Amino acid sequence: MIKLVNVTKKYGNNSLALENVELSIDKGEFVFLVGKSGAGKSTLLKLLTRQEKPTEGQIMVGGKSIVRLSNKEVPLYRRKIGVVFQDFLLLEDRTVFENVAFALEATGTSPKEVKKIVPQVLQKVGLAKKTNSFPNQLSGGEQQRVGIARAIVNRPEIIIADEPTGNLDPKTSKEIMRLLSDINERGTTILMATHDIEVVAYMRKRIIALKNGQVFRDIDKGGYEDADL
Ligand SMILES: Nc1ncnc2c1ncn2[C@@H]1O[C@H](COP(=O)(O)OP(=O)(O)OP(=O)(O)O)[C@@H](O)[C@H]1O
Repeated sequence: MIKLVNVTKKYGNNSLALENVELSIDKGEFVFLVGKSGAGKSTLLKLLTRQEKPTEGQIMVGGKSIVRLSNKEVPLYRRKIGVVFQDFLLLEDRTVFENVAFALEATGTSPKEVKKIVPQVLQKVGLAKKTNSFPNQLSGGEQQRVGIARAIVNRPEIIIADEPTGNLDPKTSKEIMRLLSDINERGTTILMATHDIEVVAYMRKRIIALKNGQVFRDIDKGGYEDADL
């Protein structure tokens, strides 16, 4: 599903964010991306969303190279990917329904379909009762559920989550992880960058650890003690 071959990313001339990264993630996997601040996690995620291009190397997603996509091809490629952020990034002046609807409208879904699909997705993330609330009327966990609803509403093949529990307390984090886990079990590949040792420990999923821009551990299901988070 995702394959990086010899990927190097330099910002400008001096800043080496990733160096000769090789990794392969199968369809349906749940993978944690860990590593100290500056290790290169966000850079790797940005390469996958095509916010950045590698300086060297090849990136394949679903069997196709994304390195040479033209600017015109990027929006269609991005429909494969749902993104979840640490600080939710909701539209504050729109309701929960409208926040999720917006993502569907952006892919050209008809108003009739939007009316049908949004309530189904809100039900799935446990927010059916908050349809008409505004983000500032929701708890952090509820806001992240909206973020997840928005990420899955176009049925992406991959979810990229950048510190999705970073602003949540441990109990709420656990609920959000359960939701992501359910989504993963229905077939969506998930790549999640995190510093949250507790989450990584109890989820027992594959862990890819970056250090100074290189993959230095790739651990199957658990074993976080070695991950150097
Ligand atoms: N736009 C940029 N311009 C120049 N250097 C950058 C840029 N973005 C990141 N870097 C550098 O690349 C390296 C990797 O940064 P990156 O943000 O990928 O790390 P990270 O593991 O995501 O860190 P954090 O956990 O703090 O988010 C760092 O040395 C950083 O300073």
